[in-house]
Amino acid sequence: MKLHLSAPSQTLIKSTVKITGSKSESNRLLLLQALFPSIKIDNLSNSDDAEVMQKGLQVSNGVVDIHHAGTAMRFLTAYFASQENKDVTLTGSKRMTERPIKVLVEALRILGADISYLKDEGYPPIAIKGKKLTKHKVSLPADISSQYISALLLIAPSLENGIELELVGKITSVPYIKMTLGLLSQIGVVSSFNGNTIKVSPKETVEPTTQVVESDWSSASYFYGIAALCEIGTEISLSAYSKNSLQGDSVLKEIYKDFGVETSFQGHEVTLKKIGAPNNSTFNFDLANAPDIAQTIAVTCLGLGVGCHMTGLHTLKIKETDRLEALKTELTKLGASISVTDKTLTLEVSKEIKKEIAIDTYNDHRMAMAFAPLALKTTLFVNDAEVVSKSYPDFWEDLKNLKFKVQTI
Ligand SMILES: O=C(O)C1=C[C@@H](OP(=O)(O)O)[C@@H](O)[C@H](O)C1
Ligand SMILES: C=C(OP(=O)(O)O)C(=O)O
Repeated sequence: MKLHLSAPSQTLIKSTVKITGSKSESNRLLLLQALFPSIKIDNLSNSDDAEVMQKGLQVSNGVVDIHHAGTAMRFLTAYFASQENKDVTLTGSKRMTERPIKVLVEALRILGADISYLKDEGYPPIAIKGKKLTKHKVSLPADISSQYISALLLIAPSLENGIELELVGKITSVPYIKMTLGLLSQIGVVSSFNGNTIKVSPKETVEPTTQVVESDWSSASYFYGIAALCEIGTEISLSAYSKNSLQGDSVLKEIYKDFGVETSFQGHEVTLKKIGAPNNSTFNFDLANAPDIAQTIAVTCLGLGVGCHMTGLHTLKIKETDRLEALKTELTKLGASISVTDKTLTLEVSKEIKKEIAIDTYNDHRMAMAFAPLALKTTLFVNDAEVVSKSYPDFWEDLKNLKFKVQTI
């Protein structure tokens, strides 16, 4: 599906959007629910990634295809490895077979798992014969993806001695690890995270509880992008959010202040208000703690005509696509001057944005959604726009409700 996007006739927007539950929280809670059926989940994400996770958890034998879902791939690897009597092949999209899983497989093998590679060493597809995991101490690199660590932490309460992880190297995407520990705590599991050591205690049962998933802050980023590019006075309210989020991407509240967007809370509604111009002409951001909002911020900067230098982007090359290369290619098409390394991105100040450019999305939901706010500054096409369903299936409908012109070509 190819879309043509243009701005609403009024670029002073007053609107409210209800956003689906966080996919990160949802996929963690789904796994915990499979281990502890007394857990009920409210405001579950309606994303493809949560759907494949739910389906995957129901399989005992045969092939599980998790498509593009990184969390489902990593979390289910740990889950199946620890479930006696389950025997599955875990696979995904072509891109998923290029996303590394060796660190997690090796850690699980040390705990006693039986996992083998069916194609390339270190990558899906993998065959998993579930076993009782008897060991509990493992040391693993922490600088490639936090999802390996979260996967181990999620199964930890079901292991007879819990888990003790020693994290080696600079820990990346730390808020996602803290989110995992936060959810474990909410269901009564005891853990500690001191320096580079994480310990989780075993737990046999969990008291009946309903866990409410906060809406997705990464999805909220696109509305921050829109608010930043709209007229002063624009107000977009999003629900359902809380001030004390487990999601690291809630750092958007601070980042977008610099772009003239103020955030306030009324109960579970968060309101983004455009109150002024950016407070600088170039910006520096370290996004090692919030890698998923890098694309949104880069596009916002182009739209505002400001420059930025982003660091901490070393995980972007192994996500749904190589996001650094994808950003470079697409922003260049729009007339930007941009350079990237393996872990940084620099966008120069540029005042003109080309019109009617077709943005390629590389099977990456965030490429489609990050560029959409730019319709406030130019007209553009988005190729393969259906990719948004990985995290936010209603995205284009919600954009139409803000009166953007979204036309299928
Ligand atoms: O644990 C999670 O839910 C996630 C962790 C992050 O991955 P990395 O730790 O690989 O950066 C993030 O990019 C991804 O979208 C979701
Ligand atoms: C990187 C992402 O997801 P995953 O790693 O779970 O595929 C994302 O949603 O931006």
